Amino acid sequence: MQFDTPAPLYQKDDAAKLWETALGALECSLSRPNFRTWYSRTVGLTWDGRRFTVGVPNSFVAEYLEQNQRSLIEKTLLRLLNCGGVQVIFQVAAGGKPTGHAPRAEPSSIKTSGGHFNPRYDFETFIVGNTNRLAHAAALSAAQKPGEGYNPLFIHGGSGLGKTHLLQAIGQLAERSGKSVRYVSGEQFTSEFISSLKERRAEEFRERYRAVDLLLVDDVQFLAGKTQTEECFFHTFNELHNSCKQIVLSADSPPRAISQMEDRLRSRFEWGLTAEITPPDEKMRLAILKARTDELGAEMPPDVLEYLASEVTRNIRELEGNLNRVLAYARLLRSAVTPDMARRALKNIAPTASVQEKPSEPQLLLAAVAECFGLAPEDLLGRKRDKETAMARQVAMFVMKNQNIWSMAEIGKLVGDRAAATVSHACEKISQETEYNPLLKRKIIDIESRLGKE
Ligand SMILES: Nc1ncnc2c1ncn2[C@@H]1O[C@H](COP(=O)(O)OP(=O)(O)OP(=O)(O)O)[C@@H](O)[C@H]1O
Repeated sequence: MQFDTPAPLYQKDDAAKLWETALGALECSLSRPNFRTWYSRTVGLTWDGRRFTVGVPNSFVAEYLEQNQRSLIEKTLLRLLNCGGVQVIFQVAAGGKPTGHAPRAEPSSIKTSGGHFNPRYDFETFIVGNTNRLAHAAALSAAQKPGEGYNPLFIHGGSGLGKTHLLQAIGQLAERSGKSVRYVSGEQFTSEFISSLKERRAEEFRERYRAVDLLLVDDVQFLAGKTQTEECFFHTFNELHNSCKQIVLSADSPPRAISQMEDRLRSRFEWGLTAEITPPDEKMRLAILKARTDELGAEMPPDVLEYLASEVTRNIRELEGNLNRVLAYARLLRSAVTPDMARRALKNIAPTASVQEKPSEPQLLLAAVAECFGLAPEDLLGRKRDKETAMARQVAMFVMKNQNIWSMAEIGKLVGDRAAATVSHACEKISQETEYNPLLKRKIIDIESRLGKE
């Protein structure tokens, strides 16, 4: 008997589209922080029928994905590609284009953004509606006439509403007109600052930040409560502001609602214009879905778009995630897209989502932590006091506390019958250590992603 060889679902030049679809699926199997940290600035570069090249913003991300995510990515791509095997290659790419070499983790050139821009995040792809009109107009003005209008521009709003998109749109437009731009997240600013202190490169750090025409800091609330970093940012802010350089900041809440942020910073954040982005209305959700479908070169009947627009109302990232899932499902099954099929797609392709919402069993959690440290779960419950075991035990307590399910006393009981004070001390210690120890932080992100913690 002879079978027809199934036609490939993707052609060789479909790398960008394919990666977008894969991201939709990957997003379902990873925790949000994990997904955002490692995948948010990746692009599909090439697909030659055997090897798939993923563009990543820097060598640090390349190394992490290579060591920790390769197999998940290959499995995800295999499910989308109708082929015998796929080998994934990670390549450092600036602005979605391969650079051919891995740059230093911290580029010192002031012409480049600290993190590379996602080429999709520009003004052309940003849909404007009632809920983001002011933020959009102010962003455009900051990009076209940096330092001449509202300074700083402070954009705030809930998760997935377009703050990063707007900040990167400003950066890309300003860079195109020859301005030097630095775009960083609050987290990146903090870790660069700490490294510069450790490596005695404070002057280089200072230069890097103060010689730009535009400084864009995403998620600036991350600086709150980090006294030294706040102090450093305070001086950076003042120097740039005094030289009429444009500062644009984003956060999840307005300046005065950022708890633990120093008052002198909060008040400075309010000097210019504060613009809020609120969740999109239905008209806007439909416009975003339609634009995204066109961008992906896909077809989507209006009733399906309406269904998708009614499913998610407060987060555009989730809206796009659902669209990607439906498209992936349709491609896999080679089925026409109908509202019924879309309903099934959201149920079937995201089974992990409902699993993720369930609280993790303590045994599962202890097993995940133990595995990550190369130990047995019993080690965490026992009395061994060597450095590695003690650290793993404290991490287990910290992760348990983050689950918000158990009291300190209950955690103590679950982790080898220990006192609540021991748990409290462990949580504090790990919380402080993650600020200075990116490897430990990475481990915790991994553990939490395995447990499906949002
Ligand atoms: N107005 C818009 N038009 C088109 N796409 C949008 C719009 N707003 C958001 N998006 C898209 O939604 C997704 C999430 O946006 P973005 O990452 O900018 O959100 P955010 O507010 O920075 O979220 P978070 O606070 O979680 O970081 C992105 O893919 C972005 O392109």
